[in-house]
Amino acid sequence: MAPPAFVPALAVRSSHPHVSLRNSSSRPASRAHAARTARTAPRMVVSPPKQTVHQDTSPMTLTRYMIQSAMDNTDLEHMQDMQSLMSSIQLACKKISSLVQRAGISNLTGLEDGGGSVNVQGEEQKKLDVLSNEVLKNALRYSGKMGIIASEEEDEPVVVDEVYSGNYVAVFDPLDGSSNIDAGIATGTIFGIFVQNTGCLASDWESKIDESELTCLYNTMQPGSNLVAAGYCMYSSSCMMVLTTGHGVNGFTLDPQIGEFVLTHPDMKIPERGNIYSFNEANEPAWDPILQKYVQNLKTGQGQTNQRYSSRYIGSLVADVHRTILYGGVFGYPGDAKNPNGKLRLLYECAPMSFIVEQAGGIATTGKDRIMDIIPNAVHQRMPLIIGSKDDVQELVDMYAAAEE
Ligand SMILES: O=P(O)(O)OC[C@H]1O[C@](O)(COP(=O)(O)O)[C@@H](O)[C@@H]1O
Repeated sequence: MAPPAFVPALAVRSSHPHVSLRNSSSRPASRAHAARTARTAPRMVVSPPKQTVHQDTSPMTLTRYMIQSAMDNTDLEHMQDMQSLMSSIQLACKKISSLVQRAGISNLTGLEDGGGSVNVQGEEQKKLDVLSNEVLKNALRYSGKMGIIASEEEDEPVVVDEVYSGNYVAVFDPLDGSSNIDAGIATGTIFGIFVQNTGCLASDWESKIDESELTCLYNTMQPGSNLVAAGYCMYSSSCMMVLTTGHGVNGFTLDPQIGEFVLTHPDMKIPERGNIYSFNEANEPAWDPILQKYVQNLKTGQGQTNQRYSSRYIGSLVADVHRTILYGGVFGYPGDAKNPNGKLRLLYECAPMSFIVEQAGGIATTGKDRIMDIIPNAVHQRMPLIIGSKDDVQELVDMYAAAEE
């Protein structure tokens, strides 16, 4: 039955619960009326959407990806070993990710021993620096593939005990950007894998250290170009593992629902040119004039693109380079008058990140030399790093070269 034509409010008692009588002054009536309506009104039943949500029944997890890579590339040396190595490394990163996420809840923020614990580089160790180091060290030890492990948090390279020993060398920074950890800002784990060398070191070492130390050091001090795999795991709004075994770069996101890294960024390629520069500009006054000019050009649009660049700096190498790979541009931690070799460590920060960025089509340099060609002369040696989009980094390299002519 159609609602009656509009007649003065009070006279009508409509049988349609949704017809509201405006300006009705009979308050008690309307409250009782409302109650009745509610009791009789048909209940709002939200029916589930007809179409079923697509459930990916065979996600390309990192584990599956490594198995498939090993099966598809039997000719590729090391792929079998990389498969089991990556299962150990991803387990460690999942564990570190949960420790980082719960740091505030489980009293894991702050300094180890209240600031009393300092690593060989004189840096105060965070509780999570020490814990992440143990987690990754153990995961690598029990992979049965490692012969030697070198970490930012270990004074010297560590020889893995006989029982578990293998033929690979792992170099890593267990928790990069840990100065940001207490503020919940992005941090990461960086790792690189070498094969143990069979050759021998230059003679002058012999007099200084014993045989096992000699072998240990020799196997650790390898140029980035010897890396057989490298990757980083970023702990941020999402947890991402980015990896190369020398055949391109792939990104995997940790799916908390299944606790697995799932392939989300296949075949990552860094844009040839970006519009973001990322440096700690507080150090700018101590930079060399070429670099000062280069960054000034990017700021003012007087560079090769005549475009003004924007600035981003998180202060975590992993996060700043990850953004640079996705969006393009340039990240740098250069040497300066204060720290001629900058701050970042060649073996377990610069070299692995350079392998990844080169595999994604970018460039990694000191400004003058290719990072991947440099043979370390110490485990914790620092090296200036300029890394990012090919054209952006080449622009600076050309400026240095021109200044030398
Ligand atoms: O605070 P600064 O001098 O800009 O240095 C930031 C850089 O230092 C680092 O935090 C060094 O790494 P660690 O935290 O592993 O020591 C990088 O992640 C980052 O790029």
